[in-house]
Amino acid sequence: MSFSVDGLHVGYGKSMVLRGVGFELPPGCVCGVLGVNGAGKSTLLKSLIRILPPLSGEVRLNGLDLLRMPRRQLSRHVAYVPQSSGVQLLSVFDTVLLGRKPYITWAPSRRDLALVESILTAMHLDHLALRPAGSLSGGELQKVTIARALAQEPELLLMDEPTSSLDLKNQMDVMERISDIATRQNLTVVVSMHDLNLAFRHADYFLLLKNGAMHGFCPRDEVTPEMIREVYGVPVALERIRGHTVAVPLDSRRQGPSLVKAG
Ligand SMILES: Nc1ncnc2c1ncn2[C@@H]1O[C@H](COP(=O)(O)OP(=O)(O)OP(=O)(O)O)[C@@H](O)[C@H]1O
Repeated sequence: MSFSVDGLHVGYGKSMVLRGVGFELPPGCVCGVLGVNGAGKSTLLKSLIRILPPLSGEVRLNGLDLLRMPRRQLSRHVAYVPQSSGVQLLSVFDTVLLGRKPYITWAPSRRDLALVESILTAMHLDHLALRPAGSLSGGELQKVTIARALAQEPELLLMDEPTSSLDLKNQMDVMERISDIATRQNLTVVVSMHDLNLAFRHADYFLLLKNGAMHGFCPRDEVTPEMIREVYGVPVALERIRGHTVAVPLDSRRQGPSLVKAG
């Protein structure tokens, strides 16, 4: 059982953004999608949930064909956290309850309501439950959007820079919660990230995009300074600090590209 992508081509009109992306992830892991601005990270995530249907390729989750699955069924298997949410008129509670929509036929069940309550508590959002979501701060709203995705109880969670508006503590809290849910519930997470150190801390796999193609895909421990330099154009050293790999950008005028590999 796994999530696999094969020969994915994605574009906007005549402009091709991604060519031949392919990778495979085991269940219960977090995959960080990295690359410079405009590399195609959001485009990849949108294509996996068919907001932007791919031009060709295959996307399979535990043997199911995600590109041909009816939309209601798709939203029982896959949840998506966009980079920014639109206008929010509902309360926080009702916004998170929207995540149960793929399962609700007439009215929400007791289980639906209890699940939303428990997610709000776990995400430390319970004190905001009755507030209109539109009145929240950017970071609070980002957490509500993640809570709504978790309420979908997906097997695949796609997140587009989910911590961009969060402070340090909330970044750590949210990513630790996501990693923990991934492990405990066999959830596969594909998350676009700009923060290399957050990726080294929380992503089990790195998917590196460059010039419309996959530049690399490997477990975190196999990422090298050369790969980072090739993708971002910045020389870095990978250092181990208190058990974590940390990317330290180097002054390219003084340092050559042959750098320390994380031990
Ligand atoms: N609606 C669109 N129509 C045409 N081109 C688009 C559209 N959306 C994105 N693009 C282009 O596709 C390319 C990839 O964009 P995408 O948003 O996927 O990059 P990204 O890696 O997520 O960038 P960032 O890190 O800045 O969020 C860019 O060149 C962008 O200009």
